Amino acid sequence: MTPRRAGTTKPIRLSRVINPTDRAPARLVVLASGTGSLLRALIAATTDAGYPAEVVAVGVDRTCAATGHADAAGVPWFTVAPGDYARRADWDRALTAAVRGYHPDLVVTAGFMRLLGPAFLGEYQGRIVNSHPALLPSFPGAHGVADALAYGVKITGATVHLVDEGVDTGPILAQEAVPVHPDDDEATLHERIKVVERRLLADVVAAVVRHGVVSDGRKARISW
Ligand SMILES: Nc1nc2c(c(=O)[nH]1)N[C@@H](CN(C=O)c1ccc(C(=O)N[C@@H](CCC(=O)O)C(=O)O)cc1)CN2
Ligand SMILES: NCC(=O)N[C@@H]1O[C@H](COP(=O)([O-])[O-])[C@@H](O)[C@H]1O
Repeated sequence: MTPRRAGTTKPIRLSRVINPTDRAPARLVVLASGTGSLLRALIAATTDAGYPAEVVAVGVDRTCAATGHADAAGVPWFTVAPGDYARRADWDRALTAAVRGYHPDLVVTAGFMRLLGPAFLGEYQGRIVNSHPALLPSFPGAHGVADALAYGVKITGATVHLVDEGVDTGPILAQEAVPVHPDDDEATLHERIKVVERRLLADVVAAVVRHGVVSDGRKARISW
């Protein structure tokens, strides 16, 4: 049965890509590469009464401050660094195996600066949520804030999306606009975006866990 939205002629073929998690709390593995303020905010959100998920592990690809937030919260962490592997595919498989060991319901990439490969996507695609500091499809990639600033946009924002094999091309779950101020530099603009990301990511993760996601592969929506 493919639900037909009012006003459309072509049925949208939706398939449920994430079911509401019947295991409470849902198990989150968070991947990070940097200062980890999104991780810290997500960990804080999980301590709120009724939040439907917990961070069971943090994975990093390099030495970074994110592991300090994991330690402070008593969350185990692990490092899988590309430089420790002869081939990218070996790293991809090693990261997949490390994450598998924590049996996640959902993987969250929060400032994780590596592209997940076929092995990881083969196991977790549809259950990987990423936060990006721009309004996709504008300004994808590792430098979204700098690129938006250089372009001269007046409005940018944050995007939370499912991760696929492309670079920030996965189905979008939520977005929120953030104004660019005339005197902004990359750091001031990025921090203004991160304030939004820290809330939006936690809210979207909770909604995905509670309600699941349906998608036709290009579009996704949380099935409230
Ligand atoms: N398969 C995917 N993996 C990841 C995605 C994605 O959309 N598809 N999103 C990223 C996070 N991200 C943007 O939100 C992102 C991070 C890094 C890069 C990138 O080009 N990385 C380079 C190396 C960068 C570096 O560490 O020097 C690379 O991996 O070769 C693009 C987008 C999480 N993973
Ligand atoms: N394309 C990936 C990317 O740019 N991710 C971005 O890294 C920052 C991590 O902040 P944090 O280290 O303070 O959590 C966040 O703004 C996140 O969107």
